[in-house]
Amino acid sequence: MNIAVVGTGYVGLVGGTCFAEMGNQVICVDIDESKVAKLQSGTVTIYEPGLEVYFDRGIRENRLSFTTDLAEALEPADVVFLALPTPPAEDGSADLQYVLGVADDIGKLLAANPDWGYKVLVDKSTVPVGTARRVIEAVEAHGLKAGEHFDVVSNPEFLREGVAVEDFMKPERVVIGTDSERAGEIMTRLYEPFVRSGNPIIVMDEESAEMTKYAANSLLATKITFMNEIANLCDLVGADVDKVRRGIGTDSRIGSKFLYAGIGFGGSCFPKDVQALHRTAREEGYEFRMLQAVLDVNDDQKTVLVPRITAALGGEDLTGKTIGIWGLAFKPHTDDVREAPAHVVIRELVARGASVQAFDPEAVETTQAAFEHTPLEGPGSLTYSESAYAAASGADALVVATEWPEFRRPDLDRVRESMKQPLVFDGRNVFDSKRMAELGFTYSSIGRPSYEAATVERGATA
Ligand SMILES: NC(=O)C1=CN([C@@H]2O[C@H](COP(=O)(O)OP(=O)(O)OC[C@H]3O[C@@H](n4cnc5c(N)ncnc54)[C@H](O)[C@@H]3O)[C@@H](O)[C@H]2O)C=CC1
Ligand SMILES: O=C(O)[C@H]1O[C@H](OP(=O)(O)OP(=O)(O)OC[C@H]2O[C@@H](n3ccc(=O)[nH]c3=O)[C@H](O)[C@@H]2O)[C@H](O)[C@@H](O)[C@@H]1O
Repeated sequence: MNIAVVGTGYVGLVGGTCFAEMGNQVICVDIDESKVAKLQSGTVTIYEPGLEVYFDRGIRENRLSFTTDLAEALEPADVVFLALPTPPAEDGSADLQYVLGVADDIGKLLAANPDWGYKVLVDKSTVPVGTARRVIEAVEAHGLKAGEHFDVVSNPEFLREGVAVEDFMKPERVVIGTDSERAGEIMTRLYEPFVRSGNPIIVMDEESAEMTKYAANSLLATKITFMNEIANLCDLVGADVDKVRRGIGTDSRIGSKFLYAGIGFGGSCFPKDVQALHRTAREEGYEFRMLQAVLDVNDDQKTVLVPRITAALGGEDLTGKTIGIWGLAFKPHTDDVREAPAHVVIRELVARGASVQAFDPEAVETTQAAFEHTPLEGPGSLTYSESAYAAASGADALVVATEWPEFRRPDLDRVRESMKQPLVFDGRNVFDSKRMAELGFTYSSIGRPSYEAATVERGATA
């Protein structure tokens, strides 16, 4: 099938590359000229495990190409994916300017070129209920007719960053929102090879498909937030959230996934999508109270370690204190730092005068760009370390903010010996509490008992 993908970010680039891997002919379009130049020269512009192999193959075998020219991609396409940003507007609603702007451009091009034939236009971006209708209107404004010249399908994407290729190639389900039989059939044909293991393609109306995406992300964000509140309570009553997680996760009605407490969820989607759904409800005169609570709790959760750090280091003023940070990305296996809890922690520490030294295996460049865009404020400073060990070296305290695998089994004796004080604040519960105390650390995590470093002398080998 001939496919156009408009927008080559995380979703567009992964989706376009995977469609090409499945034998389709794919042209990806982006307005960012430097991004397109890089992609054309064979450089993958995001860090996403497994993407490069398919990307290289797609280019080598001429199934995957990139352009800044929408017309070039649109002309041969049977299906046109809109994988455009839908960032939060000031009031929290999803900003549809990119999606509707491109819909308008497509309408213009299709009206001027009637010989290009019927196209299926697909909303791949996460968009509020009613957007498919607005896309239809934007295209029809150019004298075209839905059902005849084009159809619009809502096809929300459920991939997770870090495992995006795997998620795209083997989705647990594909949701196709359309009332058009013709468009539904084309979409089903396109996705059949991706669900050969028997996972369902669920066809429904556009509005339900749009709502499905927000409901999924909001429920997952709620699940995490619920566990974070349980963890906060565990801290107060002396219970261990890891044990509670295992205790409840074995109940198939609850499920064992997404029950990991930590310093809050981040990323480009959960925060904005929960906010947007809350906004949609409000526009309908309905106050979705649970969603507001999820947002509020999550905001607080990101800084839950800060008072513990200041208490351990002698007060609010952290001038002269060095703090190591392990992890900058909002989750492991990505360079994405949008809404990353690590960034919030760093802002708080720098505001209090700390010298922060941070390490992340993939997210230093994206962090530098984020702090260039919105600079850190305060008397402290941020420097980047070459390795996890370097970030811990000379530190008065170490904060684990992202659970990259390499942080799970480091040489902890080496870490302790290099630190000024053996203080570890683990925002992702990667270490065993008792073991850390045995190794000579004073260790604090989320919802699990804390132990003073008592049993091992500093500098001794455990
Ligand atoms: N990042 C993720 O893991 C997921 C994102 N989504 C949704 O997918 C949508 C896209 O998200 P991301 O890929 O993360 O965004 P992104 O910001 O990484 O990429 C968007 C791309 O669109 C390009 N663009 C903007 N205006 C354009 C125009 N007029 N013509 C052509 N290209 C244009 C930008 O230059 C950028 O490369 C959002 O609605 C998001 O909520 C859904 C599931 C997963
Ligand atoms: O709409 C989207 O963009 C995507 O949002 C999430 O994917 P993603 O944001 O890439 O990452 P997740 O693995 O869901 O993690 C999100 C955040 O929740 C946190 N999290 C996750 C799981 C958990 O148990 N605890 C927890 O704190 C992670 O650290 C991270 O900060 C969803 O999982 C995807 O299905 C969806 O497509």
